[in-house]
Amino acid sequence: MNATPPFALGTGVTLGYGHQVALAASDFTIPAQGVTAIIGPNGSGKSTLLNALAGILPVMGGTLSVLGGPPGRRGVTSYVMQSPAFPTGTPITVGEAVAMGLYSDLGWFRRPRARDRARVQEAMERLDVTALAGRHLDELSGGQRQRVYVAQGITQRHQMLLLDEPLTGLDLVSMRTIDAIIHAERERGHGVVLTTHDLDEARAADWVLLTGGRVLAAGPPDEVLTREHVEKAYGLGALHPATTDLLDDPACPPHRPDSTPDMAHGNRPRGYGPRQPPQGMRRSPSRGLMLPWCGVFTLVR
Ligand SMILES: Nc1ncnc2c1ncn2[C@@H]1O[C@H](COP(=O)(O)OP(=O)(O)OP(=O)(O)O)[C@@H](O)[C@H]1O
Repeated sequence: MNATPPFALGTGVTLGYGHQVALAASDFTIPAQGVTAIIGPNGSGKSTLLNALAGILPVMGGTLSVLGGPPGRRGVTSYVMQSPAFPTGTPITVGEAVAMGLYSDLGWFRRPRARDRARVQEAMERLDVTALAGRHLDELSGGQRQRVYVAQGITQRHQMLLLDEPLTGLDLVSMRTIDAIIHAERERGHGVVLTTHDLDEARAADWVLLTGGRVLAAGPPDEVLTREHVEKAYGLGALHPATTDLLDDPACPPHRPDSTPDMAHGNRPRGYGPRQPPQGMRRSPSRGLMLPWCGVFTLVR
């Protein structure tokens, strides 16, 4: 058997802030390839888990290994955090923000070379923000900023892209643009771990973690997103009848072809590619420097 090591292996992982537990003792695996969706109610520990995977939040208990070592090692993860608010008067342009993704490689004082600048340029083109390069971040809409942050995320060297609610609040075009990046990362054999509130988005992933104060279930979407599990996470009767129909309907396969238009979800592509169990999975620290003025609260190592 091809035993590709997982991206993350958690045993009794407990996470929190101060003495307050946010994610109680949890066991889970996250594959190194494909798209993993973390879904759960507000305050259920999704972002907290991403923080720990990125190595910016130490575990309170249990063990969490990332690619066989401690979380937070340089070049392993690139983390695009949620940015609930943005400070005005931020003196940074789009081009500068994206180029900050190079700092993990270059450090603060080495000047970017031609190939580094090409990397930044390519990321800006892929996220369609080239025309915004000279604009200040605080002049952008929320969706434009989100594209800039993802451009910065893919500029930073990584094996796993961590995205906190990457599609929340985006229009169709921005959604498709970021969806395409997620597809492309997957095709390149990189992994993506994203958090979401969208059940369909979770169903389209290769692997799902369902949170509810701890990791309630982890595995392929059709094993995790069962009525029983979802009601456990969200509470009995919390589901809209249409949603429970979706969970129960065998004629509604988890994966739909990428090109299938979905009017109910703004025509954005569904499914991240052919569904296969991630390699090596069976069914069944250095801390970074946070740059809060960049809005993404970019983690530069
Ligand atoms: N910096 C912090 N300090 C103290 N408590 C925190 C902090 N960040 C999160 N928490 C708490 O940890 C718990 C889990 O929060 P977390 O942000 O991980 O939830 P979430 O599932 O990502 O929620 P949402 O869907 O609303 O983004 C919550 O009770 C929250 O109040």
